[in-house]
Amino acid sequence: MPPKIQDKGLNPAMAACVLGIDLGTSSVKTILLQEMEQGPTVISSCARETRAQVESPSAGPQGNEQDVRKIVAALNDCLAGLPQQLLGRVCRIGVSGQMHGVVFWKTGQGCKWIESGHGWTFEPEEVSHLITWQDGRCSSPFLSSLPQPQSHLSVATGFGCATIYWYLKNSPDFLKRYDAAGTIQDYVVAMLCGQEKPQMSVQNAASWGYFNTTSKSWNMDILKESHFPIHLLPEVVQPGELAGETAYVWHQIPKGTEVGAALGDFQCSVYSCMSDSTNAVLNISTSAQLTLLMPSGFQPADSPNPRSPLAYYPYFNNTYLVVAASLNGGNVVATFVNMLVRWMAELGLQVPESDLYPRIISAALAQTDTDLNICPTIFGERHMPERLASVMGIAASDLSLGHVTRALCHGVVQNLHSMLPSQHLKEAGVTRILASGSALGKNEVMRQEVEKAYPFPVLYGRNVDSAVGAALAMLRRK
Ligand SMILES: Nc1ncnc2c1ncn2[C@@H]1O[C@H](COP(=O)(O)OP(=O)(O)O)[C@@H](O)[C@H]1O
Ligand SMILES: O=C(CO)[C@@H](O)[C@H](O)[C@H](O)[C@H](O)COP(=O)(O)O
Repeated sequence: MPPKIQDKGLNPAMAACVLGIDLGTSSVKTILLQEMEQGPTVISSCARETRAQVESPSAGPQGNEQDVRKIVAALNDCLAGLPQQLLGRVCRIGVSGQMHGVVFWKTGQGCKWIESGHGWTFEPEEVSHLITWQDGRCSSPFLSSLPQPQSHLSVATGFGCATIYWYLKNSPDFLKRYDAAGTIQDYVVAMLCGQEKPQMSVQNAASWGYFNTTSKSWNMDILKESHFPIHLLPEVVQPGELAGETAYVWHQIPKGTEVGAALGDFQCSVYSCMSDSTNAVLNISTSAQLTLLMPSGFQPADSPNPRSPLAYYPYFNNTYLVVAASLNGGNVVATFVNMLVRWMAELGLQVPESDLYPRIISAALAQTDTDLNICPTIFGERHMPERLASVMGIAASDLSLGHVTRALCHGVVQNLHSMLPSQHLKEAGVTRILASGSALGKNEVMRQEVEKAYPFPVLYGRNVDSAVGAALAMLRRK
C-alpha cells in the first residue's frame, strides 16, 4: 500500500522516522516518513526550487549544467523548513535524484562543514558543475565514435560515461582536476557520510552507460582499452544497500544516522506507489516517464536498440521496469513560460514566471480542444534526437494563448503515448495509472490530456513521490 499523507493535525509519538530526499532537475523535495498504525505515513514535507541552471563554459549552447552550490543550498533550505524536533528523530536517510548526470569532485575537498543558524551543514568546495541528463554536447557522430557498450542499454548524450568521454577528447585537463565522480545524489550521500570515494546503486550506474545490469559491473575491458579514466567510476552496490552513516550532526539529524546508497528518481517514484503489475506509473516533472514493472525473472536482451522508445532499467530485487523516458515533459511548458517572459521583457513588460503559469493554465482550461497540432520535442528524444519540435495546422482562429497552451500539453502527452501506447498497456494487463510530478500536480490541463489519452482511471499522488519512495526503501530495509 502507498504511504498515507498526514501533514496536519499530527501528534507523532516519539517514534523514529526516515528522511527522504529527492534531488530533482527543477526542485529538491524532502519528506519525513514514520511507521504508524495505519502504515508508513508522511508526517512532514518541504520542497524548494533549485534555480541552479548555469551557462556551460566548455560546451556552449549544447551544454546543460547546474550549479551544485545552488542544489545544496535548496537542500539545506528544505531541511531548515522541516520541523527541527522531528529531524532529531531521523534514524535513516534515503536519497534519490536526477539520473544520468555527472558531477566531479576532489576527494577530501568535496565540501566544507559549517555551523549555521540551523546547526551543521555542508557547502560544496572543489566540485564541478553538474552536467545533467539534458546536456546535448555529445553529437550523434561523437556518440558513434565511442566503443560499443556491452549492455542492453545504449549510450546517449547526457549519460555520465558519454560526458566523461567528451571531456577526455575535448578537455582532458578538466578531468585532471578531479579524482571522484557520481550523480548529484551520489555526491550528497558521499558528503553526508564523509566518504573518500562514492558508492553508486545499480539504478544510477545503469543510467551512466557502459554498465552491464546482468553482471552488475562496469564494462571495464572496453573502457580501459579506450583510455577511459576508470578511477572516476564509483563502486556499485545493490539498490537498498546502505552507503554509510552521517559523519557529522546535519541540521538536527544525529551523527551516525544510516544513509542509503542513492537511488534513481523514477524508480523511487514507482516504489512510492506501485502495488502490483496492473498499475502503470506516470511521472511528469521536468521530464516525463511512463513505466511498467516487468515480470520477475525478466532479463533484457544482450545488446541495445538505440531506435527503441522503450528502455529496461533495474528496479529493486533484481527486477526491471520498462520505461518510456521522454526528455520532453514539464520542461516544455517551462520553456514556453520562459519564452513568454523574455518576449514580454523585450516588449518592456516585467512579469514573473510564477504569475504566468496560472494564467496560461486557466486560458487552456477555457479552451477544451484545439486543431493546432504541436509536436513538442524541443529537446529531441534519445531514440530520435534529430526530430525536434514542429507545429502543424496553424489556423488564424487558433492562435490564442488557450489554443497554444492546450496544444502544448496535448503534444507532451501524445508524444509520451507514441512511445508507450494504451494498447501496449492493455496487453500488459494494466488497469490503472498512478500519476505524480509537479507538471501534473500543478497543471490541470496536463491532467485532462492524460485522462483523454489513456483509457484507464488515473490516480494522482503528490509532487514529492520520489522522496517518499527513497524513504520507503530505507524504512523497509531489514
Ligand atoms: N506554478 C506552476 N504551475 C504549473 N506548473 C508548474 C509550476 N511551477 C512548475 N511547474 C511545472 O513543474 C515542472 C517541474 O517539476 P518538479 O517536480 O519541480 O521537477 P523535478 O522533479 O524534475 O525537479 C516544470 O517543468 C513545470 O512544467
Ligand atoms: O531518463 C530517465 C530514465 O532513463 C529519467 O526517467 C530519469 O528518471 C531522470 O532522472 C529524469 O530524466 C530526471 O527526472 P526529473 O527531474 O525530470 O524528475
